[in-house]
Amino acid sequence: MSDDDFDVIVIGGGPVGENAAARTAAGGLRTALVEAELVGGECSYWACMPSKALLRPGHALAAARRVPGVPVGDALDAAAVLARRNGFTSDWDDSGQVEWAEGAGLTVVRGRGRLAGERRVSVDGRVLTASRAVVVCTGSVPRIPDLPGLGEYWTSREATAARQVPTSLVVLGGGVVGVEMAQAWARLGSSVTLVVSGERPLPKFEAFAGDLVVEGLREDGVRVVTGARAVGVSTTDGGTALELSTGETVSGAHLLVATGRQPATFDLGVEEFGFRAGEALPVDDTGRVSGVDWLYAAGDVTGRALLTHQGKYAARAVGTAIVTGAVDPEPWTTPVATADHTAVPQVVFTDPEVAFVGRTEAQAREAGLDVRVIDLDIAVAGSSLHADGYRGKARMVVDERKRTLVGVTFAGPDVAEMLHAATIAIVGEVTVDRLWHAVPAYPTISEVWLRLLEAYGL
Ligand SMILES: Cc1cc2nc3c(=O)[nH]c(=O)nc-3n(C[C@H](O)[C@H](O)[C@H](O)COP(=O)(O)OP(=O)(O)OC[C@H]3O[C@@H](n4cnc5c(N)ncnc54)[C@H](O)[C@@H]3O)c2cc1C
Ligand SMILES: NC(=O)c1ccc[n+]([C@@H]2O[C@H](COP(=O)([O-])OP(=O)(O)OC[C@H]3O[C@@H](n4cnc5c(N)ncnc54)[C@H](O)[C@@H]3O)[C@@H](O)[C@H]2O)c1
Repeated sequence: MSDDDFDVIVIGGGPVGENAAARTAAGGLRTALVEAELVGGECSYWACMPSKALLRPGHALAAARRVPGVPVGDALDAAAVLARRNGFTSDWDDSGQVEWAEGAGLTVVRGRGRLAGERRVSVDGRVLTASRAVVVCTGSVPRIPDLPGLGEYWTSREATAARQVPTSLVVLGGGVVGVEMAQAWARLGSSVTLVVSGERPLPKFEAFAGDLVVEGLREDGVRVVTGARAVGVSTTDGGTALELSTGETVSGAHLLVATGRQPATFDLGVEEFGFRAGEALPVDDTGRVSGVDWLYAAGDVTGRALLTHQGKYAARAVGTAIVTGAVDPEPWTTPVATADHTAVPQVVFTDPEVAFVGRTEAQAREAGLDVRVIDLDIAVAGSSLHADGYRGKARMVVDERKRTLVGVTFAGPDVAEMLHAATIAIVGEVTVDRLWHAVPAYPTISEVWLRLLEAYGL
């Protein structure tokens, strides 16, 4: 066996590729991890970690301000915040992650991988072979609209890695990246305008969540422009001007284009197997790519759930499926990412936070479920102690036939940690009658669970 022969080759060393590879290596398979940029991927260097590091100090300051008696300063120390962010990205140096990968038994191969025939991957001219499987975990890249005049702009990479606070910033797109980055930079002192094409940001969430986030952004001085599409861009002395469908022009020192992402299937050789560059690789629940029995994929590149935790879950399933050789395994077993269909949790790390799992009311009705929706303000002893003037809302979507939860949304300060209880209830198909016996500790924000069940009629 030569240095280029492996059992498994994983293309893409982001969080998902790392996990898939670690799983196959732990199962005794000789595994290569091919990475074109930094081992750790988008999440570690330009997404989850730096964005959360930029947001957290503003949340801590806002939380302190809501509790009289806590001494607080006037503003964040931006230099210290950016220095802490740099620490979380290891100054964009992946040697720690490479050390971890090698310690997990992986062979790290630097370079751009490309499918080069059956069970073969070329990496900058060198050809590797995989006796068992090739796993594509190449992630996603920003989707940039075709806007007349669009020249220099920020993507989430520049927005998370900026070395200085921009004096002003225009953010185009009201998805998760748009709202998180608008708040992070506003709280660090930038003058921010957020341009949203719909009625409110966060269109994939319950409407009340987007509305509460808008309130939070406006309190931080963000100008939120809704119902406006970008129609053109021009360069000004001090930066960039964005022309909107409403006739208005908004300008800032930088323009952040946050209009979504697309699967990184470019220059990957997928066409040879019947797929198109820029489109997601279709997979079954074990991660096997349709019609190619040795090819697997997981994470953003599959378009199933563009979230690190859910991609890592898919990676564990893929890794287990490859190691065990499972054929058509039962749902809810370890080689199968069954929860992707009904129980994907997500937190939007703005202040207020949005924590959502399962289906929104609209998605549940679209799926043909007979649902009942319970809405409540989060107003319990735990929330009033947590912060003066606590403002938050909760929604529980119940499948009336099974009397189980199919969706839960919390929006309010510090609701993220309440989400896992909802995920467990949905995955476990716990009935509301049994949930009644899961008593929330007093006085915590989780007491809202009791109020939701009371409002349901228990
Ligand atoms: C600003 C921002 C904030 C986010 N915050 C969160 C969050 O808080 N929580 C959360 O769950 N999710 C968050 N996400 C989403 C999260 O970053 C992604 O879901 C996650 O990174 C996907 O992991 P992945 O391994 O599939 O892809 P990636 O992290 O994109 O990694 C793919 C890797 O593959 C490499 N690669 C690509 N093509 C090749 C090739 N041909 N050869 C070799 N290597 C290749 C890339 O260099 C990269 O390292 C955020 C996203 C953004 C943009
Ligand atoms: N906290 C987190 O978990 C977190 C944080 C950031 C990103 N992410 C993930 O990363 C992925 C990418 O996030 P994103 O915010 O880039 O994408 P997104 O798809 O969530 O949002 C993009 C938004 O841009 C809007 N848009 C698209 N084209 C537009 C145009 N021409 N003009 C104006 N608006 C336009 C869309 O309507 C949409 O609301 C998401 O799936 C998200 O789940 C997760």
